[in-house]
Amino acid sequence: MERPFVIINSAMSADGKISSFQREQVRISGPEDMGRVRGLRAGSDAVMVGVGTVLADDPGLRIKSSDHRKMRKDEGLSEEPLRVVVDSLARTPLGSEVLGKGSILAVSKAAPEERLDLLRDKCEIAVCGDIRVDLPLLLSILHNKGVRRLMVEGGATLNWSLIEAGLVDEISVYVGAMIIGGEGAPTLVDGPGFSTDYPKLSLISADRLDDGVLLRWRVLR
Ligand SMILES: NC(=O)c1ccc[n+]([C@@H]2O[C@H](COP(=O)([O-])OP(=O)(O)OC[C@H]3O[C@@H](n4cnc5c(N)ncnc54)[C@H](O)[C@@H]3O)[C@@H](O)[C@H]2O)c1
Ligand SMILES: Nc1nc(=O)c(N)c(NC[C@H](O)[C@H](O)[C@H](O)COP(=O)(O)O)[nH]1
Repeated sequence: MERPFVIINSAMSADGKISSFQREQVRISGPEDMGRVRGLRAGSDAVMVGVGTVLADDPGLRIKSSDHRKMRKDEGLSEEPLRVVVDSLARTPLGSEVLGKGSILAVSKAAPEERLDLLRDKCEIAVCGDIRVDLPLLLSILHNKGVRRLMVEGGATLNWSLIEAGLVDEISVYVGAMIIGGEGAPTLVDGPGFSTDYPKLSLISADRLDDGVLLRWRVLR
């Protein structure tokens, strides 16, 4: 099955946390990194998050500047990248910023029909998988819709599933100048963890941005 090129983008504290132990959003990126994130988004065909991120951060995932809008037009891209939420049980609140034209809710067959009825006029619904969202299937559906470059903006559980399934090509992680702490606080990659065959990375670049470092890694196969 063909799939898009997949880039995980995330910001973590110096101690590897991406939010607090209360799972509340922490602004880790400074202005330079946020500008870079917006640029990466503007160059993508779709942006994906897990429902945990929707519930915690309520991201809008839209293009923010007229320069980026112009850039997309010049490159023949759609006005906005598609916004995709991985949400097996259709828990995305009806008032979420991510919903609206251009949003796709990827659910499983376990999603309650009443929730789908409520969400149907706010987004496109893609049913993939029996219990959890089947990520290889979802990526192949996105590829069929013309998505060639997919940016994943978290969170920890979705990052794990994508990496575990071998579906990630690149990881961009901004390491910010702060400590968050907390053994229960989400990290760049959570899930059960690997006990063998740890995925290996190759460093593409390391650059100072604001008071932190942007690390870009290629995922090796
Ligand atoms: N610092 C950053 O860059 C950054 C970015 C995004 C999110 N976050 C933080 O991450 C936290 C959210 O992460 P999270 O781990 O709770 O949630 P998540 O965003 O990773 O969503 C995970 C949820 O997606 C659903 N799902 C369905 N099918 C799945 C599959 N096959 N694999 C994985 N998930 C599947 C499940 O309901 C699962 O609980 C929040 O605290 C948020 O603030 C930080
Ligand atoms: N790059 C980044 N740096 C951070 O310090 C941080 N806390 C996030 N968290 C991910 C979160 O979901 C983002 O804040 C979305 O990037 C918001 O997207 P919108 O501005 O709403 O479009 N992301």
